[in-house]
Amino acid sequence: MPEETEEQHAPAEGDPAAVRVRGLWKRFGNQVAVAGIDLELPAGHFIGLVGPNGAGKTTTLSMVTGLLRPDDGVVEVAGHDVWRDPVEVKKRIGVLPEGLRLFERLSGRELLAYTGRLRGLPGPEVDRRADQLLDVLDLAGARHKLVVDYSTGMRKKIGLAAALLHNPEVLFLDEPFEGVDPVSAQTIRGVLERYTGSGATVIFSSHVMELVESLCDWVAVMAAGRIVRQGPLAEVRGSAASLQDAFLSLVGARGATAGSLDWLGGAR
Ligand SMILES: Nc1ncnc2c1ncn2[C@@H]1O[C@H](COP(=O)(O)OP(=O)(O)OP(=O)(O)O)[C@@H](O)[C@H]1O
Repeated sequence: MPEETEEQHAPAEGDPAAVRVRGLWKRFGNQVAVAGIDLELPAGHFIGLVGPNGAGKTTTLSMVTGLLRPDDGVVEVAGHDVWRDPVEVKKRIGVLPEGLRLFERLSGRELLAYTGRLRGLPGPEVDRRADQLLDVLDLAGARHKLVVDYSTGMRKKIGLAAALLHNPEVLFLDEPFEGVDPVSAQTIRGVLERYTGSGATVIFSSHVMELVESLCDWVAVMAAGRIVRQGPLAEVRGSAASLQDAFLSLVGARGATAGSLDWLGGAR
């Protein structure tokens, strides 16, 4: 693999979309998790994939990043077919998956060194980037601690560092802020904003609408395995007061209200 440089990611005129999905399906037995979706996510944007629990976000991201084989459909990332050209795609992407599995018996520093060498980066460059990422993500003090002893938030941060180490064109993050304290969340935001500022693309899933509204400039809304709306944030929000309001009207309230829990609370 060629030596990585400090390249910028500014998308050139006529660049392919960061992600293009056509007719993507996934069923688990009788359960349809993803029902033939089409998606076109532009390069150089901070993109939120939002939807209620069970909407199909994780299943979609897993298929888009080559972790789960679709039943049907085509996925292209940065102009390459994920399932026909997996090596080209994996060179260009970073992934922080849900339920991240890490090499628990390595220290944070060793994990980054290992990841960097797997990515084909030269040793001194891996060391330089790893030290900088550990510093910026406030993990320098825990660099020699085993990953098994990391907290939930620290695991997210070391996973993010590993996903960023090779300076990917497109970064996929499944619930990156879950279990992360506000100070660390602010740090992660700063890193991601710097990264997208150089023209790279971030695609992340979340159900925290305030977060998506404050970070993203492009949104895709998923419900029951389908894309119900996608486009620039302002367009998806439309005339609603907030993305949360737009989301509730797009996705609709489901199930019985809390009023039906007539046994809960009150006099016993
Ligand atoms: N391995 C699996 N086996 C069976 N069903 C699955 C599997 N993975 C996902 N599903 C089902 O597919 C549907 C979509 O799940 P998915 O995890 O993609 O949703 P999600 O939008 O990421 O939800 P959440 O926000 O709760 O994480 C759900 O009904 C889920 O139960």
